[in-house]
Amino acid sequence: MQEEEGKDLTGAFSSTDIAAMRVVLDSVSNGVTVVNSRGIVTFFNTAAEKITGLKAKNVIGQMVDDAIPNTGLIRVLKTGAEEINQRQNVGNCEILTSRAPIIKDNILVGAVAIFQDITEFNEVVSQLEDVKCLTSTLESILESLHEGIVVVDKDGYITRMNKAYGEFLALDPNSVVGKHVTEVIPNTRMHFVAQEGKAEVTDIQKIQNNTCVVTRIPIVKDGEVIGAVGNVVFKDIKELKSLAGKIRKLESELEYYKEELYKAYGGKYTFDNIVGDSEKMKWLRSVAAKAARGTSTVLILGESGTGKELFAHAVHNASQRRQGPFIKVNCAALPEQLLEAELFGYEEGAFTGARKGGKPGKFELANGGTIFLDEIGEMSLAMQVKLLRVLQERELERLGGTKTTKLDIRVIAATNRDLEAMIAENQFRQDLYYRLNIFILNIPPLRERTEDIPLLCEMLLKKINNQVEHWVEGITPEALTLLMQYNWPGNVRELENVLERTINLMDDGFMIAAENLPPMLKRVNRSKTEGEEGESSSDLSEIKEDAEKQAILRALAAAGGNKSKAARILGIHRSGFYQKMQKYNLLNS
Ligand SMILES: Nc1ncnc2c1ncn2[C@@H]1O[C@H](COP(=O)(O)OP(=O)(O)OP(=O)(O)O)[C@@H](O)[C@H]1O
Repeated sequence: MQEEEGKDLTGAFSSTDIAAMRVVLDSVSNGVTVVNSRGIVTFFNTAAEKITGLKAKNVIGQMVDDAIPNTGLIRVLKTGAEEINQRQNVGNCEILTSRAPIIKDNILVGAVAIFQDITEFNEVVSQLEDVKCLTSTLESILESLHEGIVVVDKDGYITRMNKAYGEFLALDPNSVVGKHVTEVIPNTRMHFVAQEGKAEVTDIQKIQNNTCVVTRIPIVKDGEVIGAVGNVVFKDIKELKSLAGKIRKLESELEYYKEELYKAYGGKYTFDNIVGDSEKMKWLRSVAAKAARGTSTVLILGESGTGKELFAHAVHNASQRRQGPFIKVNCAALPEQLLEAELFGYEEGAFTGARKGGKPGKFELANGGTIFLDEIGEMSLAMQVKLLRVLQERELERLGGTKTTKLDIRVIAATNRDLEAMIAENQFRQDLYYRLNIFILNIPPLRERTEDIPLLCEMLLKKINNQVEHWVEGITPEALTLLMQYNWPGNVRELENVLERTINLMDDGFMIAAENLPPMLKRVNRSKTEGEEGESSSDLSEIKEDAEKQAILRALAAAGGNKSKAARILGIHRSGFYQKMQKYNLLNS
């Protein structure tokens, strides 16, 4: 059958020729299908078998339409027209096929299809598309970089240079492609890197009088170095230096502001600054150090000038929050409304005169650190309620605000008032007192620890000598005795003021003698000596009180009746001064 059909096509050839042609057609990689004028398959080569998955023995002698799906050969027989490079799916593969009629003596005797599998080819085309896409993305990146980029092949020939590098070298980047890198970039090492495959990171290279920082990285493909890419990080090291300079300047500014902030808001004193060797002071320091370890509220009690603020600073500085802020609020210094705004802060428009943009309160400023509520006994009952709420809830809202701020603060409160007596008189809330009364530091007045006076005098003398222009050598034993006998209503602050005034009136190089001290100290002493000769101790306290009253009166006279000024002269706090005036019935005098 095959022979017979073959005759239709190949009548001009001998059977040997036909056999030879078959061998040839079987050895080509394109598939070949031949049909006779009736559409019966007469030839189906080996490649056609491979591409279609059909066997020649099953196909030959069959109607092509039945044997091979989607064939166009019947159409060619009908039209007699060629069909070139047609895409067609056969099974799982796509083929590219050309069909032609076979004409013999002007008679159509059959048709032939020659086809090839283009499935793999299609995959390659799509991969090529991906590569093209990636290449143009990389190209856009290279061109948009401010750094110079150069790429060389394995032998050091430039394959690519970006616009930035071209501008830097004053060259057209396209004109250098194909040149050896040594011809284009002075002092380059790109060709070595492309050869040796060792990266050179942040190397310094002199290019046209510019000292540049360059990085050279080998390009490796399948474990083999195929070139190198060079990157001029900064076109000129001067740029880098100026950037580094700017960073250094910013860093030092930051340090400065940090230090200033610490000075303004940090705790100034530590336990080392608290002078006193008396048993009472030693014990107090140890209790305070224990309080510092935790985060509990600390309540510091003691007369004015005993060192309450000093202890508050020391507790903060010995605590884990020492790096955080230390914010002091004097509760006696401000009227109620102002104190509220000061403590809790306010939002813009919270009240007439509220600052634009609002203002954080002291509680917010103290976040992460310590808030020191000095003179807490002077706080109004209404404010006490608000404070209690914040201490309980550990969060607050600014005045006129709606946002809640969580607080992470340690509270230290101090007062020279007798809070328990105030509670009894309904001037201080008991619940707030219980909130504050967790760690109590009760600082004794100086007159109850006179053994601290020599050490305090020594420390204060040094401090004052550094502040004033004089230099006083020390204190004579008689003067020290007088200082230890006085009852110090203004405590350490008063002692400091007395020494400062005394030193200011003395000449350089002398010791403070009894006669240099203010008369009130000597009067107490004289009275005491007289007392020792016959008077009872209750008389001594009367004498002390009298001396205190006299001192207040003298200070008021010196201050022209101005109580704040008089308090300053005596070295005691205004509120303490008021209490004393009340005690001696001087308020209405
Ligand atoms: N033990 C001490 N060692 C060294 N200095 C002290 C000591 N006690 C008090 N001072 C100094 O005395 C002055 C008053 O101390 P501080 O202000 O701490 O007292 P205070 O009890 O808080 O007074 P007030 O109740 O009037 O606010 C400060 O200059 C402080 O440095």
